[in-house]
Amino acid sequence: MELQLLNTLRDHNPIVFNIANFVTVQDVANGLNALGASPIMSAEVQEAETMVQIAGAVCINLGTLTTTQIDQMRVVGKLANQYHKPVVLDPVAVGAVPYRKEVALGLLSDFQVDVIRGNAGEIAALAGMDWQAKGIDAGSGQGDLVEIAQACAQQFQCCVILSGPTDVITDGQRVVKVANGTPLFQRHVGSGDLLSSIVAAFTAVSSTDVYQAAQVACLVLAGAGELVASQLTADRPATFAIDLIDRLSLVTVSEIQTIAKVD
Ligand SMILES: Nc1ncnc2c1ncn2[C@@H]1O[C@H](COP(=O)(O)OP(=O)(O)OP(=O)(O)O)[C@@H](O)[C@H]1O
Ligand SMILES: Cc1ncsc1CCO
Ligand SMILES: [Mg+2]
Repeated sequence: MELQLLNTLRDHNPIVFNIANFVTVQDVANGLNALGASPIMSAEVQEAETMVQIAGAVCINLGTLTTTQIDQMRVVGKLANQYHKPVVLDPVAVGAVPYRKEVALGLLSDFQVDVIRGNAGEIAALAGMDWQAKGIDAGSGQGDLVEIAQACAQQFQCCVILSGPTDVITDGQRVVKVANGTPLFQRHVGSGDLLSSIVAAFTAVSSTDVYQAAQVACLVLAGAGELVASQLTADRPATFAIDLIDRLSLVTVSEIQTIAKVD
């Protein structure tokens, strides 16, 4: 894996344009900033073209969608395709809310996305497979996570990250698994939103190889979280979230290489 992309990202400080949700917007902005990217959030369609032009990549998060925002998402996605800017989609809760799934499928037919990043419940729903998703969480289901991720990637002709205790990254054929992380990620709302935006940041510096960008993003975030957890003496979700921001700014390629569990 090309972990040197972390240094490339810090050298280039790419602008990442996020259509964020209002729950986790500041965590996402601070996480991107700490890592070495330059976040910008916008909810206004009038400025969509400028946003896409100045950005290195776009992350579209369905977390707190409204009818107005869906229109903005459609315009932004089409502009990103036109300007050849990578697009990451975070299909928050599409496994639990049929309306969201309908919206996500509509967007996926209106423009091409480069990466879909979701948990098992979300990716299974987009792939048309049975799964008991629970709100924004993965929920419980039965099935081969690799097959589910591959089916989703093939259906939408893009990379898919199915995140969880092990992140599964696939372009529809090839598969890489990242087993780093900590259960503390699940105790902090918005870990997934941050991952999706970090994926966008890496695609901004590796737009010709978004599959690599997706892998590096998963390993850097999960690795940073694992390093934080290894220093915490108790189950402290709030401390974890704060320390994660610090660690994203300090972590080095060699620290991550030392703990990487990739296959
Ligand atoms: N049990 C776990 N052990 C290790 N790492 C985990 C675990 N659960 C999640 N992660 C990590 O947490 C990050 C977010 O993935 P997750 O699948 O929880 O997203 P999500 O469900 O969309 O989260 P959110 O709704 O809070 O944004 C990923 O980096 C993933 O590797
Ligand atoms: C809790 C919550 N509700 C809508 S979005 C969100 C943050 C996780 O994506
Ligand atoms: Mg999520």
